[in-house]
Amino acid sequence: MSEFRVKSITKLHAEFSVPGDKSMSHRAAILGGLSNGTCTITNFLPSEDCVNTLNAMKALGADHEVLEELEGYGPVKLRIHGQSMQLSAPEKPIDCGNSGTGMRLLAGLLAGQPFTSELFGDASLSSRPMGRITVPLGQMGAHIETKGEKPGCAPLLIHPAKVQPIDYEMPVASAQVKSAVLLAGMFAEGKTSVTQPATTRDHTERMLASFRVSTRTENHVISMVGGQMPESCDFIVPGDISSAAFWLVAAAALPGSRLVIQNVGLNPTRTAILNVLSRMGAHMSEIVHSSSGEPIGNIEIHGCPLTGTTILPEEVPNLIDEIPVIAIAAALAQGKTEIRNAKELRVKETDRITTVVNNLRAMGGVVEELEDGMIIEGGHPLHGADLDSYGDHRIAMAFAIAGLFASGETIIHNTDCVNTSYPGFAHHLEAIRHHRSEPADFILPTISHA
Ligand SMILES: O=C(O)C1=C[C@@H](OP(=O)(O)O)[C@@H](O)[C@H](O)C1
Ligand SMILES: C=C(OP(=O)(O)O)C(=O)O
Repeated sequence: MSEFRVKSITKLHAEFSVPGDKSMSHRAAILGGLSNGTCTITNFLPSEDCVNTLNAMKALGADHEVLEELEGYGPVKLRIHGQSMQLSAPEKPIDCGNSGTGMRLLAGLLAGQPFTSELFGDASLSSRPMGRITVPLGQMGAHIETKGEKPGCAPLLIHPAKVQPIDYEMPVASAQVKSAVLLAGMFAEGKTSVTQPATTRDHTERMLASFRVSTRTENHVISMVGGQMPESCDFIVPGDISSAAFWLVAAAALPGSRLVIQNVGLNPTRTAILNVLSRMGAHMSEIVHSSSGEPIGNIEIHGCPLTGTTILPEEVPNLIDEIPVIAIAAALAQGKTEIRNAKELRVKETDRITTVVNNLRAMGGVVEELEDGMIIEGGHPLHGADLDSYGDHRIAMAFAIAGLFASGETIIHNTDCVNTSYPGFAHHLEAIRHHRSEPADFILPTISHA
């Protein structure tokens, strides 16, 4: 099992891009496979999570050809053969690995199929709540059994069913739940609508539009008429801002640094971290250079002394995956940072409130654990420590960033999990570390997909 060994850096001058967006790669595989023709997906994220979804679509009849591959990981460019909404029964249970997004979106897709299917995942995924999708999908007429040892958890056994449209008011602000209901709604006759308690990432709606499936968003209600055939199209996946977040925090917290992240997704439902880092004192500019479908651009950030901030309730869904690394920025800032309304963190790959608090305290950070978040008293010097990722990719990467600012050596054990979202992270981390004392700018090797 691999580990990261990290020491502090004094300089960060870099320009690079991060791998493709995870949320969009899942959706491109699913909608491409449902479409009425062939779709080329460029800059697909070759992570375990997304490769599992791609293989799931293959098991349902939508095969693909790999056009370019990141060796040892998976495809970065592929051609998927859409099945015009006519999927076939999988021969065996489908492995969703570690991915909540994969399992919940596929459950929505499979809810209204005329065949039986089963979705399973690893130990972490098998302990995450699935009632949030089985309840609305059940109201649509789906028959889904949760067969896990823990009630309401995977494996999911999905029986053949015909689904009806629904007007669903989501109790949690979750893009996965919204997307599961919309994907099921594609197979229902009539109008399905989902009301969200707060704005969540809108990649499903945007990607449906790229495939010429019209949806309507009014305030917090997203509606769609079922039965529309997705028209095949090609899709270029921008870099993942949730992966960029690790380097943005490293640069923000290091006065004198300059970092440019190129070709990253700048969808406003994902960029709350930029607002937070600006409020904390980082100097930043974004240039959007393409905005068809999904805005893509460059972020330039300059490090400055940071001060604590309060994360606003409406920001939480738009930076939920970035909170572990925002907690590191908070520990490095002067003053207090309050993170509340983030109870959802407790049902991610780990309970991310507890895992962040434990690891931060082990490094000398001062943090109070709340039921729905944490209060971090920044400015206490961090020291190296022996840490566990608990098998959670975001925890492994967030604490690698903390190690760049700690005295002594920080060892993070159990880091293979980073491959669920950021293949090549270790390579980027090494490049940052080895150039730490070089005066000139350098080009961080990108994970080239060209
Ligand atoms: O829809 C998506 O692609 C995602 C939605 C979020 O989860 P929730 O929908 O549970 O908030 C996020 O944490 C996850 O990494 C990806
Ligand atoms: C929570 C995450 O993903 P998922 O829900 O897809 O497992 C994540 O990537 O941080």
